[in-house]
Parts: sequence; C-alpha cells; structure tokens
Amino acid sequence: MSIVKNLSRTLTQLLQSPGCGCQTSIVPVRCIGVSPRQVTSDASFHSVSFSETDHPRVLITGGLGQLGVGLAKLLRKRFGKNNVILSDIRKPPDDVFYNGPFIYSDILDYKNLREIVVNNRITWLFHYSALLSAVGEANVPLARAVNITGLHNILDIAAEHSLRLFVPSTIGAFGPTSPRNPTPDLCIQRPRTIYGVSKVHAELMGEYYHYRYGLDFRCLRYPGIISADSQPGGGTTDYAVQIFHDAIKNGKFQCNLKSDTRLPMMYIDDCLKATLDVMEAPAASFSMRTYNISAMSFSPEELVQEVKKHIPELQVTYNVDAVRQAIADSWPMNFDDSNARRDWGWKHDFDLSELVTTMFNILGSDSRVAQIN
Ligand SMILES: NC(=O)C1=CN([C@@H]2O[C@H](COP(=O)(O)OP(=O)(O)OC[C@H]3O[C@@H](n4cnc5c(N)ncnc54)[C@H](O)[C@@H]3O)[C@@H](O)[C@H]2O)C=CC1
Ligand SMILES: CC(=O)[C@H](N)C(=O)O
Repeated sequence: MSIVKNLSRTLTQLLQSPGCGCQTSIVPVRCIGVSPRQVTSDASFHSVSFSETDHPRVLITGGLGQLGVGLAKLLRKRFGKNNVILSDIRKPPDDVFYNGPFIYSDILDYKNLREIVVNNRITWLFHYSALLSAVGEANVPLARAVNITGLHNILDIAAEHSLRLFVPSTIGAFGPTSPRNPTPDLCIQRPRTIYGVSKVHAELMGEYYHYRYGLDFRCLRYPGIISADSQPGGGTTDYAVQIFHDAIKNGKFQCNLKSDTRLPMMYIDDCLKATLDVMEAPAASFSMRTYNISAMSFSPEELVQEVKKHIPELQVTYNVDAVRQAIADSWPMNFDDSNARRDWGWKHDFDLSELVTTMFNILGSDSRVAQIN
C-alpha cells in the first residue's frame, strides 16, 4: 500500500513539474517510461537521450531500397557520416558500403535489432523496411511478416529505448471507400491490399504507442516517389520511374496502368526533405502524428506529354496489369496536405516539369530537349 502511495506521489510531482511535458489528460505512464515488452532489467532504459549527444545517432532499416540510400546521404550531411547507420538484409553495393556505416539487420530478429540499438546508442530510427503494394500482393505471408510483425519489433524497441521513430505510410493506406479527390488526413481508411492494411496498422499502432507509452512516433504518408539513381521496389507507382529509363535506353515505353490513372507523386528530394523536417520539428507543432504530404498529381498520359518535351520521338503503348490497375483505382487521386503545411511548414519544391527536367539532367546525358517554342 505504501509503495502505491509513494508511486502516486511521485507521479503527481512528475505531472506537476514543468519539465515533464505531459498533459494530465493523457495517460500518464508515458512519463515513467513503461516498457511495452517484458525485457530483462539490465537491458531496459539504457538509451542515451538526444540532449546528451551533439547529434542524433540514427539507424535506417530497409536502407538499400529506393529511398534509404538517399536518406542516409542527407542525414550524414546534417549529422555526420558516422552518426547514420544504414541497415538491410541485402548485400550493399561498393558505393554504399564504402560511404558510411552499414550493418546487417533483419527486422524480424528482435534480439539482433535491440543489440544494434544498444551497442550503437541509437536515438533516432527511420523504419523503411517493407514490401510494397505489388510485391506484397504476390507474397501476402511475407508482407504480413515484414510489414506487421517487423513493425511490432520496431515499436517495442523504440519505446523501450526512448527513440524518436519515423515510419513512412503511403497513399496506399486509403481504399475505394475513402474520398479520393482530395483525400484528407482523417477519413475512412479501408485499403484492399496487404500493404495498405499493414500501413494503416502502423499508423494506428504508432499513435497508440505515442499515447500509451510516450513514444515519439512521427509518420508521413508518402505519395509515389520518383528518383533517378535508385530503383523502385515493386509498387504500383513504379511506372513513373521506369518511363525515364526506357525512354532514354530505347525510346519506347510500355505502361502497365491506364493512360488516365491519376495518382499523387513526389520527387525524392522533396520526400527526404519532408522526412528530415518532420523529425526535426518541435513536438509542440504537431496537431497529429500522421500527416499526408503532397507535391503533384498526374496520369501516365500527362507524364508522357512532359517526357516528350525532352524525347519527342518516344513511343508509348499501354499493356494494363490488372493487379496494379485495381490497386491504383482504389488509391487517392489528389492528396490534401494542408495540415502538414500549416503545422510544421511543409512545402514542396518540385512540380511535374521540374521533376522531369531534373530526372533527365541526372539520367539522360543523351536526352534531347525538343524545340517547343
Ligand atoms: N518508394 C515509394 O514510392 C514509397 C515508399 N513508401 C515507404 O517508404 C519505405 C521505403 O520505401 P522504398 O525504399 O521504396 O522500399 P523498397 O522496397 O525499395 O525497399 C525496402 C527494403 O526493405 C528491405 N527488407 C525487406 N525485408 C526486410 C527484413 N526482414 N528486414 C530488414 N529489411 C528488409 C528490402 O531488402 C529493401 O531493401 C517503405 O516503408 C515504403 O512503404 C511509402 C510510399 C511511397
Ligand atoms: C505509393 C507506394 O506506397 C509505393 N510506391 C507503391 O506503389 O506501392
């Protein structure tokens, strides 16, 4: 009984202390760092808080995919090369291996993940491992394991070690019953892919851990991301990257979506900038923990027109992939990101024409700009 009284007194003091940062209306366990998973006492609560170091110590999971290497480059510029560790289950190419710390990490291996976080005194975690929409439909058990079980491991490790955690969500977290034009942050989410279901689960679990355990969870719903020097990992929006490679290589492109399929898209630099911005934003600026971000929205036909300004002789045919088309038809056409713009100042730099010009500048030494004037 006296222990309970003491605990209650301590809690009251904590809640009244100005440094606590907790509102009394929120479940107070966050202030005492209750761990969501039973761990041995010597393994818990050894985290180094951000204020104890000059820079965050960062781990990126699934870092060898389309987005991770670019993210590592950006974060290393900001926080120093050795403060950012890339991890994946694949073998890194030479340029990645020799450009900064790389470590093997399977997110399904909880103990190994915890060891990495502890030994490297990680304070920020960017959780990029996932199976994307099209490959997820091709292997549902694996997608369920990686996207859901893997996420549970990440959430528990992050909560136990007081990490700041970024988990990307996607336009794919919405479904045919969501408003599609535009899609707001808060609306019905009934996706029909395992990818989408796992991402809604991630959004809800992250927010639950935030309120229940005080986890500093931050989440952005990315549109389809377009990049020049990294390949997409098997999604529905992949066509918008492939067109550049095929146009340059052989002047022909076969599109697997219908010409008028409109989806939100973004250039990779904007996506990575938003990711760093939301991680650096003061928590007090957030009115929610999961935000839509948007830059542009286009159909294959509109992208083709823009690409043809650089390669006028490009020949395009349409050979629709039924699985991808059904997915795309259930996704947002336009994304409403007004909350991100208002709360923490999100602003994109690249529109469609800048994106296409930039892609050709990077990829297309032999692309020819048409005389359009
Ligand atoms: N690229 C895009 O257009 C978008 C991406 N996102 C999200 O951003 C994140 C990163 O996306 P991408 O880089 O495009 O994905 P990607 O598919 O290119 O890369 C995912 C990486 O996860 C790794 N991985 C798979 N199983 C793993 C395991 N058991 N343990 C550790 N790593 C494992 C893979 O080896 C791969 O390198 C994902 O969560 C994705 O859902 C969200 C919306 C759009
Ligand atoms: C939009 C995404 O999440 C991804 N690129 C996919 O198409 O699966």
